Amino acid sequence: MGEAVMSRRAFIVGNWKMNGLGPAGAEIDAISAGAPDGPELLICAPATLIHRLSRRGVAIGGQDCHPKSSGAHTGDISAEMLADAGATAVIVGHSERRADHGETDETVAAKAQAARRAGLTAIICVGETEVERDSGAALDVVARQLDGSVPADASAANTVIAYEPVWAIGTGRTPNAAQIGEVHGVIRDWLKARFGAESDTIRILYGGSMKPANAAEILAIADVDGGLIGGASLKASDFLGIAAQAARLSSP
Ligand SMILES: O=C[C@H](O)COP(=O)(O)O
Repeated sequence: MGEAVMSRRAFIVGNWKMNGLGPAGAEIDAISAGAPDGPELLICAPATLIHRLSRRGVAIGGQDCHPKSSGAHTGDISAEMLADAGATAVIVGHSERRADHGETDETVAAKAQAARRAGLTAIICVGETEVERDSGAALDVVARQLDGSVPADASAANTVIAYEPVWAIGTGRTPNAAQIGEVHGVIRDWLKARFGAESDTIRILYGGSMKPANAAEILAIADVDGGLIGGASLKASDFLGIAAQAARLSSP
């Protein structure tokens, strides 16, 4: 791959999913100690850890929020609660939420609106399944998800898009550079049409089996502005290995 310089500040986001108990604080401390200059780092931790992990030198985010700010919704957590606990961002519409909890694009858009209301950055996830990829529908699926999941009143300032092909999540498989570049290009064009010149500031993350070994190649692709990292975010050394690649590509 060429040594392209990333044009927006790289955003390297860990998604711990349903992993992490008290001792995970040591990983946050290690990330804080080893964070390279340049990229913005964020760890989206389980809700139970957000308060404990915030204010330790690494920004902490949530993994989901309810569209409403409060009310009779047993077991749910609002965007305001995440912010109150110390979160600065929240993932919405992750494919695991869409699949496990039947979340529709409309639900995802309502959650992204809630994030904005609470002053959080919304990391809105889109991505095709393997069947959709194999049938040639990937670009249409992603465009349709963007149409439905990015709220009409979204602001560029609180919006991040994550492209995560479902078939690449936790599988060790990744799309090739041309495939990633094609989808990110479509997302960039969609953002331009929706947000105009402001869209230049919106970061588009790639997620799905990103690791220190493949991060440099993926992060060098045009319109890849960072990563949404699952498994490799659980160990500080792996997460920092990816952040180091982003820092290298960010330096002119
Ligand atoms: O949110 C993160 C993604 O689902 C990627 O997970 P992974 O890096 O374990 O494939």
